[in-house]
Amino acid sequence: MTKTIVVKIGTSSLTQPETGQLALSTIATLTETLCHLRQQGNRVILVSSGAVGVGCARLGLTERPKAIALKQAVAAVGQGRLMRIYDDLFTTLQQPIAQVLLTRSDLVQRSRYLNVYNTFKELLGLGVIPVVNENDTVAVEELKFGDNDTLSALVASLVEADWLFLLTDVDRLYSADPRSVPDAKPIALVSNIKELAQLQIQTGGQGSQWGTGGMVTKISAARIAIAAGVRTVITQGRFPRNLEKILQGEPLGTHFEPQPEPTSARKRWIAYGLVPTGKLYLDQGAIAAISQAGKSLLAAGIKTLEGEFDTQDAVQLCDTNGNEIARGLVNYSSDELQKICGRHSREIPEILGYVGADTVVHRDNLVLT
Ligand SMILES: Nc1ncnc2c1ncn2[C@@H]1O[C@H](COP(=O)(O)OP(=O)(O)O)[C@@H](O)[C@H]1O
Ligand SMILES: N[C@@H](CCC(=O)OP(=O)(O)O)C(=O)O
Repeated sequence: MTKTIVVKIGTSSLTQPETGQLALSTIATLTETLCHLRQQGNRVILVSSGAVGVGCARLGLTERPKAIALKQAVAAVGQGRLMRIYDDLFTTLQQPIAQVLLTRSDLVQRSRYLNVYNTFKELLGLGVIPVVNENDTVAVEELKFGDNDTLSALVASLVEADWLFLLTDVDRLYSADPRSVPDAKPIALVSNIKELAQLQIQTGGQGSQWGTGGMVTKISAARIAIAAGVRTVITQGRFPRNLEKILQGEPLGTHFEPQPEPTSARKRWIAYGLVPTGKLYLDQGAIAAISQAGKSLLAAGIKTLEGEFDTQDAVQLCDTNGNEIARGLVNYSSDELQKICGRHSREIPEILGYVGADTVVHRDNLVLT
């Protein structure tokens, strides 16, 4: 049966660790594998990192730049080269590809989000393999995906993919970083989000020399994807043919089972497409009401708040320690909320001088994270 498959490959798999030069055989095998999946009728999207890494190799830089302007300039050099290599390889196999460069702001605005969705739909309908990366050259710090793990999960969620493969330089997820903890235990299956919390996985630092996120961003990417009903697999990028083996049922890598009832597309956009601009700290009663009883958030349950936001902006709903429980669209601005937090709904008209909404975040606009 035809599947929609999103494959993300990290810099650590695309380049040779010693030199930073391209790992050509890996890229060629990946190309062959993706073409094969396409020939079987699947819809395929490739999310490829490497712009900064390839740009560095081209310019003879021996480490990933830290200064933003330099990184953006280097990415502009690398992205072109990367696409040229992909286009040469895919064209050799008669497979058309497309470059799709996204920034976070493309997903924040609902109309642009839907536009991106329509473009992917058309490309997949045409049998094209979109090659996606963050538009590093123009992305600004406040509106960045920051890592392609998150970007690939958002893309998989957007197109409602069946599979998301996160290809990296380890064969699977371990209980701790196997580089520093040699007896770390391999994890073959994560059946649900609760189990993920129980496993208490240690993710150490920021990943390998050229990678950005390390394992922590892969785990949060898996969370986003499984909430959208996408089966997610972390596996080794050096053996791209394993993708086909995994699709045939071989137990390679770490599998994250998709949530049986995926969150609706609109709620996924609220939770992961939008960038929250404030934080509401809730009391225990409010936390129980929204997380167990599926109720809306009322002003009475808000202890304090942080940030400046307008009506209909996205905010994080947190416990008093700042742990996020949910996200939602607010019916009041931060100025209004400062005046009414902790107060009963019937007091609101008198405090504000006008009749506002009964709820601060209506349950239709609230999603547990
Ligand atoms: N619990 C863990 N299990 C497996 N790998 C881990 C874990 N914690 C940290 N890592 C590290 O994450 C690295 C992969 O992340 P990263 O370098 O960002 O890769 P990529 O470029 O593929 O995105 C691995 O090389 C590994 O050392
Ligand atoms: N957009 C950046 C990659 C960001 C990123 O997530 O890198 P990686 O951890 O190697 O997947 C680039 O193309 O260099």
